[in-house]
Amino acid sequence: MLFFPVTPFAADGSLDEERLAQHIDNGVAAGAGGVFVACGTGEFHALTSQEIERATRIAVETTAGRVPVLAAAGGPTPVARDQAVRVERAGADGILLLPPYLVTAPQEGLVRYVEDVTAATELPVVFYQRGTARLTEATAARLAALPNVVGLKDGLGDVERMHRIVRAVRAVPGGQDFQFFNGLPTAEMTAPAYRGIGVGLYSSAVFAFAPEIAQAFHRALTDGDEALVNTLLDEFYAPLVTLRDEVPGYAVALVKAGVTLRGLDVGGVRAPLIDPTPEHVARLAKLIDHGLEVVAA
Ligand SMILES: O=C([O-])C(=O)C[C@H](O)[C@@H](O)C(=O)[O-]
Repeated sequence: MLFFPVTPFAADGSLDEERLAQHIDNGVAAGAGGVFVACGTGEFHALTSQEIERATRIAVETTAGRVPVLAAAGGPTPVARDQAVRVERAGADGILLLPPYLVTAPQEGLVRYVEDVTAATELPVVFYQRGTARLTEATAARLAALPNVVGLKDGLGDVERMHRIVRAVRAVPGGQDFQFFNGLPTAEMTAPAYRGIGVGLYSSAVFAFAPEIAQAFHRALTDGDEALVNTLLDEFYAPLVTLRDEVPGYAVALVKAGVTLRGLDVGGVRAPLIDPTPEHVARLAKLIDHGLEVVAA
C-alpha cells in the first residue's frame, strides 16, 4: 500500500509537525509500503518549499528506514529544482514530480522540464501526469529513458492513452523495470481497470483514514476475491466518490476530515480548498462505519 499522508495544520494554520509524525507513524504501523509526503493529498499546492522540506524530514525521521519516503516537487522549474534539492537534503528516497501548471506545454517542453528538474538531484523520480501535462507514448518512452526517471503516475484517467504508454515503455530495453502508478483520485475505483492494462500499483487516499478498508480492498483485488472487491466498490468507494464529486477539492478535504473522524485531529484544509460541511462529514462518518463493518464481516 502506498500511503499519501495529509498535511496537518494547527489552529493558527501552521504545519503541525507533531501530528504529521503521528499520522505517518500510524500509517506505517497499519502496513504502508511507502510514504509519499506533501503530495496531492498532502496539499502540495498550498505548501511553501520550506514546509515541504520540513514535512519530508519529519517523514524520514518517523519512518526511520522502515519504508521508503518520497516527497513532492513541482511547479515552476526553478522552484521544482529547489524543492528537489531540499527533499534530497531532508533524506527522501525519491521524488514525485508534479507538472508545471497554468500552461499547456508541448511534448518537447515537458521533456525539458523533467530533464531540468532531475538534473538538480540524484534521487529517483516518478513523474505525475495530470492537469495539462498529457504525455504521448513517445514522450513517456523518452522520459523513461532518462537516467533517474523510474516511474510514471497517472492522474488523467485516460485509459487508452495510458495503455499505449505502458505498451510503448515496456517495449524499449530496460522498460520492464519502469514503474507505473494509478494516481487518480480515489484510485481504488479505477484499480481493476488499470490492472487490466498492466498498472497494478495505485495510490490510496482512503488508506490515510481507513487503512483497514484500503488494505482489505487491496488484498481482495490481489487475491481475486471479486465478491469483496465488488461489495467494497458498490457500498463504500462508489458512494464516497459521489460525495467527493459534490464539491471540488473534496478529494483532499474529505480525506483530512476522515483522519480527524478516526481520532487524530489534523485540522482543516488551506484555501482555495474548503472543509466539508457538517452534513458531508456525517455522511462520510456513516460510510466509514459501513466500510469497516463490511471488512470486519
Ligand atoms: O498525489 C497524491 O496525493 C495522489 O495522487 C494520491 C491519492 O491517493 C489518489 O490516488 C487517491 O485519492 O486515491
